[in-house]
Amino acid sequence: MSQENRDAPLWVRNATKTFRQGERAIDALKDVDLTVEHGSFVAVMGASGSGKSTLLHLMAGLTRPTAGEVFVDGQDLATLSDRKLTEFRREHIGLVFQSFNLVPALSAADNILLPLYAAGIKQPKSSSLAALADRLGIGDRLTHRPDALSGGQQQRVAIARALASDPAIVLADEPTGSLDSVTGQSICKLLRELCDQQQRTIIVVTHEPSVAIWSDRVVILKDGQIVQSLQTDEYPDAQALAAHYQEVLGAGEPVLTT
Ligand SMILES: Nc1ncnc2c1ncn2[C@@H]1O[C@H](COP(=O)(O)OP(=O)(O)OP(=O)(O)O)[C@@H](O)[C@H]1O
Repeated sequence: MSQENRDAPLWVRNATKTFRQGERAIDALKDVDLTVEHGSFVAVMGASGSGKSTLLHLMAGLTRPTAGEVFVDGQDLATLSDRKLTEFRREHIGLVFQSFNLVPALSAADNILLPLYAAGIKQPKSSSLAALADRLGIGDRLTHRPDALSGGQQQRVAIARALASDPAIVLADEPTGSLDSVTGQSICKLLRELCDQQQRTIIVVTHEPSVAIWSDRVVILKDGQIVQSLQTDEYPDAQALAAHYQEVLGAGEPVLTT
């Protein structure tokens, strides 16, 4: 495998993750290969239990593979101690979750700045916070606590928090899963803009074709394996993508290297 590939923002090779539950072994991922190029937007789709979150967690260094390699921004995650891995994640990866994961007692501004405080940066530039919040459409919501914000606003705060350390890579697990479809689409548009205008590399786990259609490429997981990688520009709309997705889920497709 060439060094060039390993230097991609995300490079996963032969990744297997097996969970043990008593006597039982569950192969959440089996021999997964995935390369994500700089500044691209990839959606990971698949039925419930197909391994989407496990793959995202591997790429985020939140869990380690049972076998295989994960390189992020050219760094082999296996060589990092847990402490170094946390530091590395803080600098390189922004994480966004379905349930926002905001701290209820803190204002939006403090929620956004939390990763910087955790990294020991005591006095982040207020001008950069204001610019980031304005960019995400929450400039006038910074003093509000999460319970005074709509779901869409809370997710924007969570995305701002993910971007606070200016990471090159944003990993989002079902970022629209708790939102109505109109709000969800506005979050997708925002992620698309972060990719197009700021060249961030974005990975979104979703089971919704209406979310995946915003990406450049969709990889479909089935039983822990990538069974399809497709370019979204080959599909006129989310409905066409949904029809193809259903076909793939229903059929036994060959395993691909992506
Ligand atoms: N910590 C764990 N311990 C045991 N099994 C696990 C663990 N985490 C995930 N699994 C199992 O691994 C498989 C893949 O789970 P994963 O959460 O990655 O799927 P998913 O595609 O994200 O599903 P969903 O769409 O429902 O969130 C499932 O069978 C799940 O039960």
